[in-house]
Amino acid sequence: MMNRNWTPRSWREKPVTCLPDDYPDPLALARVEEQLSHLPPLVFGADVRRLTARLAQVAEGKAFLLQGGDCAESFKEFTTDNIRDTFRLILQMAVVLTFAGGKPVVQVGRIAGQFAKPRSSPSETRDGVTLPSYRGDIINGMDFDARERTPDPRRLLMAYHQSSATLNLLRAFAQGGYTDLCNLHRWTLDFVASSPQGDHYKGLADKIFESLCFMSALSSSPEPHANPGPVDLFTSHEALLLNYEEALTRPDPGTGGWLDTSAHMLWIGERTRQLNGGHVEFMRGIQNPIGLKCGPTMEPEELLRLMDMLNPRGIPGKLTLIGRFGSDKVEECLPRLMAATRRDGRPVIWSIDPMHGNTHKASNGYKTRSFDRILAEVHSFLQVAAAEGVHPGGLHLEMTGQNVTECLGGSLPVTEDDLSSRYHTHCDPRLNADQALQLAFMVAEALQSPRTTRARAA
Ligand SMILES: O=C[C@H](O)[C@H](O)COP(=O)(O)O
Ligand SMILES: C=C(OP(=O)(O)O)C(=O)O
Repeated sequence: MMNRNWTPRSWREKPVTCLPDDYPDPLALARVEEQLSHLPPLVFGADVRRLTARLAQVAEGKAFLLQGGDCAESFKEFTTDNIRDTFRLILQMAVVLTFAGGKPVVQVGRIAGQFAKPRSSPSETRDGVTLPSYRGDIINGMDFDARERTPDPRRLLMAYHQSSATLNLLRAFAQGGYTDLCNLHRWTLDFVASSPQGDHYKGLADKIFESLCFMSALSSSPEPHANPGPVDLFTSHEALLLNYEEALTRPDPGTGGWLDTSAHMLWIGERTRQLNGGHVEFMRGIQNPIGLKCGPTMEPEELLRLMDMLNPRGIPGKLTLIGRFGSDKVEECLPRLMAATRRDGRPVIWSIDPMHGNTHKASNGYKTRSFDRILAEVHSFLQVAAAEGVHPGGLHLEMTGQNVTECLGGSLPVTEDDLSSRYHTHCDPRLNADQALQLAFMVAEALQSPRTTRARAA
């Protein structure tokens, strides 16, 4: 289905925010865009349509969305281990959530394209020297030097090739041994055994393990704990650098519409969701399922107008609303937005990003997030959803399979003094594997509690 007055380039006629306007050689950028537009798609229409269908189940309350991964992928930390560990973490969390919630979990990584970051300030000053802010490896480099911080169009090609190699690896993992659920859950049991609060989760973890082994015993395969088959792991990123997104947007022969082939799912960030802006313009024309970040300034009327632009006909699974208010604001802001979408009646998924409203500076200067506030926002989300009779459809997390020390707290608590030891993020603090698994167990418990069962049944 074609959108009237829309082309992959029509965003260029609208005001845009958070895009670099300081490429020294705009012609070089145009040449790279041209080159990208001839490269093969990274994802395919059939897979995007399968994701939309699975998200439609989430919108109906029959499944749960787990979307998570890096804050910002980087060229430097592009390793097999990093990708494998993130993949494994998503799967481990999905197993816990599936068994607790009794619903399938749709797994979507912030991976294979999450390279561009919207920044609060276009510039950064250190010791009296001011340079452009780091905007993500697809735009400029992180080192504080003038050459690195200058946008370089060749980075778009590097991001494309890294995304392609990442997808190649993810597809191999998804087909192969990493989907052995019993093995996967053994790692989760290791987490439970080593966690000081492990006793608390042991009952649930043991129950999951027993069920997995029972299923495995029922399988006709002669191998114990057989691979249950390929898993679906979809990719997503913020559609921020529209030059890149436009170049990868292609006609979809399956439907006659346009597909952004850079990822299965794309989202619009909190800083770029202006109704009349270039990002909303671009996103209204593509067929991929899309996310929309909803922060504390979002008003119900504005949200409904964005829904009119982004999913006017209410295609189920098309639109995921990702709340990111902060633990201190969610109870004030979310109910009126949920009430508005419930009254409107078009299907949407409500998901929660408990990371972006809960960032603060530690006393030693590190940008961090407290695990307690992250948990508190998730709990409030579940409670508000229950009170509004809305399915609490998903979680959106910045996390890594690595043992980083970027967020404070957790079961093996990270303190302010620990932050400097393994603070590797290129932009925002991520949950480490232990913190992310702990969160999955806590959400699992909450999904089983009577206070949230009303919304789960919705
Ligand atoms: O990930 C989100 C944003 O890019 C990030 O929070 C902005 O960070 P800043 O406020 O340090 O620019
Ligand atoms: C920038 C992000 O979030 P937000 O737009 O919600 O600030 C993000 O998810 O990377």
